[in-house]
Amino acid sequence: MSTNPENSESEKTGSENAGTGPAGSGYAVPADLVPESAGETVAQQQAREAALQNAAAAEIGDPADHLLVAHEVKSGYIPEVNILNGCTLTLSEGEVVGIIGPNGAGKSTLIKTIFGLIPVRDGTITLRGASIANRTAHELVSRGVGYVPQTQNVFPSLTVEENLQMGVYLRPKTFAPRFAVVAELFPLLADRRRQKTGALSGGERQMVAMGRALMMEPSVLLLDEPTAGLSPIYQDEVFERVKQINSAGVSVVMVEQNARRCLQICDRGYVLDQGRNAYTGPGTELLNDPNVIECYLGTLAQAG
Ligand SMILES: Nc1ncnc2c1ncn2[C@@H]1O[C@H](COP(=O)(O)OP(=O)(O)OP(=O)(O)O)[C@@H](O)[C@H]1O
Repeated sequence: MSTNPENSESEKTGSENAGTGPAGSGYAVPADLVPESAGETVAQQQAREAALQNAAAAEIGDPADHLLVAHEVKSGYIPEVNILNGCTLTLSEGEVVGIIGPNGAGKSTLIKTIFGLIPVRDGTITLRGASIANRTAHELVSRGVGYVPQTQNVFPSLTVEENLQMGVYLRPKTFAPRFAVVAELFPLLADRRRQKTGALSGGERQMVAMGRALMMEPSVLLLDEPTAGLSPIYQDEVFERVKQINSAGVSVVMVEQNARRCLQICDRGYVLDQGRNAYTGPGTELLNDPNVIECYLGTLAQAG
């Protein structure tokens, strides 16, 4: 049984990924595939991409120095059509890393590829230096990677407690102690443990989904748009919970539509565009980068 109810199926400034073809490969980025940034010529865009690419290769160094590394990953759904065209992301112990970008940029695809739901066609994905590319979900969960899909992330006909039991189906005896830990983070889960999950609000269901993923005591939590469809109050709560989860020792990669809020809470952010890394850097720097603001944040960036 899969832990995924769908059962389916990132530095330092200007650094990490460049997102344009294998590092050092000399791969030429077609001009029409390079994300256009405000006020940049194509040559400037390519120079920025190349600088990011080189910085990414330099920063990654030994993949074993990072908790998670996705390097120059290519993947897609349809044969010979890549959605990811060479994405690179690193996650270090204790970090929250955000992935933002326009609709269809490949953000969810990157998370799904890391979690083995979409085959890696090129590039590498490593956890503490060991390859995890194309592994099954249960192998990844066993190795300490948790994943919360964007949709259909709970079993609505089961109670909250039963959903959380599903989270530890690989280690059922750990339910009680893990439930105690997860309920500390999400008191609601203890209060509603006998209630059918389908009767909960969208925000509450998101707490169940995150709680379920935490039951296996992951070291890495992959969150796909955890605030999608939630009211602003619940969005705030989700961001607060993510910070708490991180404070509790879990490193987090989150894809977010709410780009500004995401960059405010994450240590580093990755802007994806057309399946490539467009910008990377500390969240606060990206929030104040004029190109990022104009192309990806708009007026939201100045909203406070
Ligand atoms: N199951 C699928 N089969 C074929 N193409 C898909 C599938 N899922 C996504 N795609 C395509 O892959 C591209 C990237 O989708 P993805 O969901 O990764 O984007 P995203 O950056 O997460 O954007 P959004 O915020 O809109 O979800 C889109 O063009 C989308 O249509």
